[in-house]
Amino acid sequence: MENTLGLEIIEVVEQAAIASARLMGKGDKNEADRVAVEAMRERMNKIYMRGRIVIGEGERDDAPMLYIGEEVGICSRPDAADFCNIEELIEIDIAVDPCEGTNLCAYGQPGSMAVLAISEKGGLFAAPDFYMKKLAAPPAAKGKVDINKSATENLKILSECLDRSIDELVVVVMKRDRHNDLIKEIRDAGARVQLISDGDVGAAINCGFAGTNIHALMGIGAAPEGVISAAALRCLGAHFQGQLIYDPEVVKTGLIGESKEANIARLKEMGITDPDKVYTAEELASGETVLFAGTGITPGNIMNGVRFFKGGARTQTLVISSQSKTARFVDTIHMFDQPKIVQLH
Ligand SMILES: O=C(COP(=O)(O)O)[C@@H](O)[C@H](O)[C@H](O)[C@H](O)COP(=O)(O)O
Ligand SMILES: [Mn+2]
Ligand SMILES: [Mn+2]
Repeated sequence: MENTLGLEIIEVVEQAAIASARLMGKGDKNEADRVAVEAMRERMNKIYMRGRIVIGEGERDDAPMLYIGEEVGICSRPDAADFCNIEELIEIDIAVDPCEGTNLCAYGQPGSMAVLAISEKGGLFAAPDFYMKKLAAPPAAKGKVDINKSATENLKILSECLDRSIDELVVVVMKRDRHNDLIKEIRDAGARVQLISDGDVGAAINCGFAGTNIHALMGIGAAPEGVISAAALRCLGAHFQGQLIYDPEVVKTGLIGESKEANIARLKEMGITDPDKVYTAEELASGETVLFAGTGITPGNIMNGVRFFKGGARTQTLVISSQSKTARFVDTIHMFDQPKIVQLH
């Protein structure tokens, strides 16, 4: 999968990031999102593949593009047999977030990215548009920290696994009212908290690398983003657990259906009979082959954002593959039309 799709998939996230970055700082999050979706879809539909969106911009009724269930790629077209040897192509599932951190992009803040994860059919958990309690941690703590344990207990475990004192640990938490007690507990335990307004995919991925000065992500964000994070962290051998959150009382802010009971019923309809199940990274991204790709829109901890120059742009993309066991940073200069210069720095 990586061999045949690798470079094309990189271009998918690069194009989405470039499109969004043109709107960086313009204050219009919907437009930043829309152009990223459009660019991603256009580039995906030029690839010789049979793809299906399993995590996207919503159900067909809500979103005109990259909706859940949408088929993408040249070999998904009704006339595909004229172009593709369909029997030879494996069907792939794709989870996308064309502009992850739309607010960050719209307000010129760090940490916005165009991201996706792919796997063979059935290899990614088709997460409902719910919230998810998440715990991400570095590879050394994989399977040792546990989302069912308290933050205090997990910080003790993390400190042993990483061979550093608790006050040397940094935990990322989204700044939301629902996290007030969690933030207090982490601080009381002696660790430091990095509050973020948006963008918990980037925070989760930071946990997978040493040297980012981020040692855990705790708290509740969106479930679709949880699956994309899990795909990246699974490939890195890092820790990720996610548990769906369906109770509006727990979420406190945001749109999450009218009641806990109605949400449980909705989950049941989707085939999720145990709404409290804790999913591991390997369950959320269970495919034999999993690939994550993300391009920085605005600058982040591990990737630059899109930098425009006259006639072109430079992007940085992270591609993580379970197949080749690699995390590649791809630095690309894009030449639009006929640039007078090809800017290096
Ligand atoms: O910050 C986020 C927003 O993503 P996007 O809509 O693609 O720009 C995500 O990283 C979060 O995981 C999540 O969507 C958020 O926590 C849920 O929203 P909220 O109700 O504001 O907490
Ligand atoms: Mn997002
Ligand atoms: Mn988004």
